[in-house]
Amino acid sequence: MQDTIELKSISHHFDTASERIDLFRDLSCTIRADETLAIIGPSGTGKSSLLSIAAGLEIPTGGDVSFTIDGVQVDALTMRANSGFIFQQFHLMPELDAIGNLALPLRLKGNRDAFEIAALWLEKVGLEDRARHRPHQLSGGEQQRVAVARAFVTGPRFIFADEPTGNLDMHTSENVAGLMFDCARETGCGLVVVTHSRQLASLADRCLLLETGQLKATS
Ligand SMILES: Nc1ncnc2c1ncn2[C@@H]1O[C@H](COP(=O)(O)OP(=O)(O)OP(=O)(O)O)[C@@H](O)[C@H]1O
Repeated sequence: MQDTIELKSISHHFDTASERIDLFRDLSCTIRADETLAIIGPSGTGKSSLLSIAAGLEIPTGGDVSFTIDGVQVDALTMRANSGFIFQQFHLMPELDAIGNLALPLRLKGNRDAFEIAALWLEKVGLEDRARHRPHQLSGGEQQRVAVARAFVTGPRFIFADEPTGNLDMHTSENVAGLMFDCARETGCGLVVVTHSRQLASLADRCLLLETGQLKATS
């Protein structure tokens, strides 16, 4: 059964003390879990905000968002429980070692095999010999590999990645991006990635440009 996110004629704005920032108006898009999608666009156009809305983390100021999992419409909380997140700044827990970081989301879900599953994912991202290292003892690329594994470890339906290679050099970026897309395709998980990198975007099945408040197909 298809898992989907449907953005229906959404609009979004922020009110600041001096002005209203209008990000998008009447924007519609369907995102499926059987595809990888890149969203590109100039800085400040609202890519991160759109990602947060698609993930159910933020509510748009107008329009509707509907989430379907296993053919059943679910609320944003359920959607979030079925999602994994990858951020530019890694956001690993500094006091936990690599395997502890991977086991945490499983433990929070009450999984008794948390450390066994975490160990499998650590191996999958090539860091089995760094299990007992804490984030500050890992390179940026290694930290992001742990973060990629952490996003997938609970078996989510969708992964949302916001500039996942923004803090990495070109070689490490290619490496982490390849890993992220491989994991998404192997597990059949949807991947939505916001990026400034055309190289990263080219790995996606579909690429959309967010510009002047609208999503446009790229050639
Ligand atoms: N909580 C907020 N309150 C007020 N303004 C906000 C808030 N969050 C985002 N904005 C503004 O909305 C606009 C879009 O921000 P967003 O981070 O979504 O853009 P972006 O396309 O992801 O940018 P970048 O490519 O630079 O990361 C920016 O002008 C930002 O300052």
